[in-house]
Amino acid sequence: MLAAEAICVRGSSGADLLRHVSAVFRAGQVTALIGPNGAGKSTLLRVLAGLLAPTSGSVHVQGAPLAGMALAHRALQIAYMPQDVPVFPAMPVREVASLGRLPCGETPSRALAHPAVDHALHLTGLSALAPRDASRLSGGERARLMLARALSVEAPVLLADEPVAALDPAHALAVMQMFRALAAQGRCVVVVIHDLMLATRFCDRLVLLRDGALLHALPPEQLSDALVAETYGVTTRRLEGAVLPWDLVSRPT
Ligand SMILES: Nc1ncnc2c1ncn2[C@@H]1O[C@H](COP(=O)(O)OP(=O)(O)OP(=O)(O)O)[C@@H](O)[C@H]1O
Repeated sequence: MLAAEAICVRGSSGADLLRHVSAVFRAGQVTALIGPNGAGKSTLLRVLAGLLAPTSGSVHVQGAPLAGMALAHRALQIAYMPQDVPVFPAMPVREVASLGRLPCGETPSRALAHPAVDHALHLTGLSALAPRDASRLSGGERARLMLARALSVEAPVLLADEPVAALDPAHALAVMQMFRALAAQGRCVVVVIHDLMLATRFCDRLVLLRDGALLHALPPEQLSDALVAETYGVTTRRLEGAVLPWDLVSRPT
């Protein structure tokens, strides 16, 4: 569905933000991009979304090169939820969610009337808030609205940057279950996520980045303590009956 080939990105400072990253993201799967802060996860997601042109390398979506693809066509293929969630202007929640459809070439009134917007609000648990003023939402509600905005496109590829970071446990679980359901429908879902419990429980594949390089791409059951140590520089202890199966027992030096 989505393929990154030898992606290199050089930042404005001249530093290499991504170094020859190649990865394939399949339809019907939820893939987690994991790795330490500053590893390059958001940078890679922006490259996959076509929002950042790589210094070298290429991205293909359903076999077609992303570079040079018309915006409306790209927007129909790939939905993107950014990491930064803004404070919205004073407008109804439903209208904000409908904005996701505008890059596809729809007029605002057609986008607002589209049933996909209601479905996206339903999927993110926001139906009851649809008429509310988006500028008054809580942080977690704003994050779910950003996700609803991306979902309103109903694109075959969904890229979400830390979609559950601001969510309470119930909403985080609901969102991860929703991603699984989208994958079961044949969508390709790629999420940046720091919660290894959720990543290993709900994702089909983990793509580990560190220092701008791809360390490993593997199924979640292969995420060993040694790999966690290699990736994050922490040791893990698995606790029987604990709320979280991961316990940080030492901090990176
Ligand atoms: N335009 C830029 N010029 C220079 N450096 C940049 C630029 N954009 C990002 N960076 C740096 O590139 C690195 C990777 O950033 P990125 O946002 O991709 O990390 P991340 O893995 O998503 O991190 P986090 O888990 O903290 O969100 C960081 O060190 C960041 O400071």
